[in-house]
Amino acid sequence: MASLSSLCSSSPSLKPKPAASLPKTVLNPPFPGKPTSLSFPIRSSKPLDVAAHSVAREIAADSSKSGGNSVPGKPKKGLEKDPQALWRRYVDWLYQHKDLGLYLDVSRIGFTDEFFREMEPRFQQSFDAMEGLEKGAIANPDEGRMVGHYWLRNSELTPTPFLKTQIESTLDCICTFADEIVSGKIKPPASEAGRFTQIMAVGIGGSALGPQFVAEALAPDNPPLKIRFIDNTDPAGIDHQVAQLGSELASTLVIVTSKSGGTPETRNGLLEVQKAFREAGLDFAKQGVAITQENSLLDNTARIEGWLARFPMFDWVGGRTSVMSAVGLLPAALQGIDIREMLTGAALMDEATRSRDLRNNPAALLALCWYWASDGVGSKDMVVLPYKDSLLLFSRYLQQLVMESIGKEFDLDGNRVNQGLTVYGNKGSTDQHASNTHLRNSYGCVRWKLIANCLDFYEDGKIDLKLLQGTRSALYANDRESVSVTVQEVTPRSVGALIALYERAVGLYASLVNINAYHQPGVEAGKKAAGEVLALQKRVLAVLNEASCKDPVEPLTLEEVADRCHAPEDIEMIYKIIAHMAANDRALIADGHCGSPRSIKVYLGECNVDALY
Ligand SMILES: O=P(O)(O)OC[C@H]1O[C@H](O)[C@H](O)[C@@H](O)[C@@H]1O
Repeated sequence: MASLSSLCSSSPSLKPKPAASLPKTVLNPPFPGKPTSLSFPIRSSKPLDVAAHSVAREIAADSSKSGGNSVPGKPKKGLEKDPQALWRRYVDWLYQHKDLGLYLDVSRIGFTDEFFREMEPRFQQSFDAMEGLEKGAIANPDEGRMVGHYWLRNSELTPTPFLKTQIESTLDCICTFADEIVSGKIKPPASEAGRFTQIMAVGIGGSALGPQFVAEALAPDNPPLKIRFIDNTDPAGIDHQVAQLGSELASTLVIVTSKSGGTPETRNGLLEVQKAFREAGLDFAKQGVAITQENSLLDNTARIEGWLARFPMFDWVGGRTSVMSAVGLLPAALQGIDIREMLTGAALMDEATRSRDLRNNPAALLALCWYWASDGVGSKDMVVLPYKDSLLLFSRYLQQLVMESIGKEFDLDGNRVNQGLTVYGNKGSTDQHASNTHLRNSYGCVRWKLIANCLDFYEDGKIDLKLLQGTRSALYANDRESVSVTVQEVTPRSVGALIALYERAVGLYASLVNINAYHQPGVEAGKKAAGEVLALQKRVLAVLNEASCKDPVEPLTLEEVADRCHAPEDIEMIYKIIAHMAANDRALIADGHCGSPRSIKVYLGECNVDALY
């Protein structure tokens, strides 16, 4: 078994995948007739507006009461419809990143010049905050940690030489390990294939969504190792994944990813997979890889059981921004995706989004549009419509990145703000035939208007421009604002850039609305609630055990169980716990049946005398 430290001392050897083996998407220039050079007026930075954040909060509070539309300078009128004026707006505002071949069109968002001027100084504050974050400030005060995903793609930025070495040596280890797995130097012990052919990735949330998006977007048609995911605790779903592997379980590399190393869903997935290995007579440890924080439960398990390899997750990288750490890079490299290109794309975008010139910073422009269109309080939804099949999972990826980062009850000063941006979307064309009627016509309620965030991807005439532009025009005609992001090719570089673009937009937007983008109190509440259910389950078991040890056995009604647990207010949860135990043959129903809670009388199949005292 290669230990964390020995793994991280090896040198890079993964050769970049030749461009020819990447998905081929050679494209036409996306904007026919687009001027070759655009002049963006250079604006001098205004002095910092110290009151800006509190103004924003007042606006946000008012806006949430009134249903929005009280952003500074935002007129209560329809969008510009004159074609000539729209063309000028398009040309004036079109952002282009030449090296990345990426375009951002914000012309179909109706912000005014006045709004832009008023927001500019506030953006300067957000840029300051971002600069501090990149220099190693404790940007997540709740968890007392730095936020360093930007360092992953440019290790020169790390605040200490130790972190730089950590990043570089881990990247080297990933490349070396992937190379040795792909080449067959590291072999599965009991497979006739003579090399690993499959990856089973076990993880959830940020430990699954990034790798899933990258695999869908970039894996070649015939990757050296094919990947599948276990990202739920559904036993049937896990069985299905294992069954589909069949005899290839013997040549499956199991990558278990969990930053905390203690997430129950991931732990359940691991236990189920280990069981499948035992039943097939295979030694799991020889095929298991852990990606987790050092000394976590998962890390200790992997170390003690002698797994094939362990890779670190860093404290200063959050789950939802971890795709450029070992979490996303290891599975990507094993699928033959050029991970150094992904990092380059992200680094180029990071550089562009450090610009303090708001007009020339694509992430700031995105954040500006989100703020304008949703009144700075998330009064509208964000619909992500990718017109490339390979980007199908981008909306799912962005759901976590945006909603977990922005959806917050309190701001940084402890004021209740109930912030959030709702993200959904499938594929552009599919949505055209499914949800777009709603998007175009319905307000649902005042807070359910639309931001269509169209990701248009043109591919050598293969995508029908009429449909894409038709959606944009139809939405606009009905006063639905949209942003269009265009990349010329879906490559590791452009995917890295897209991820970096949205990461920065989220950070800047969060700073504008004065919230912590890097913690997840909602999830903590969920984990706490899960812990409380577990504690209640123990009490229910103790009460049922006591009644079941009596002679004769005393079946109890749900009310009796709740009373004896001193938890009458939790009777519904007690019913669900008992129904679950009955479904798993741990509790026996004496009277009634689970579908009629009032009729139930229940006892345990076995009395555990030892547990009585
Ligand atoms: O990587 P893990 O520690 O297993 O966490 C998995 C997920 O857990 C929670 O849901 C967090 O809110 C996510 O941000 C995280 O990605």
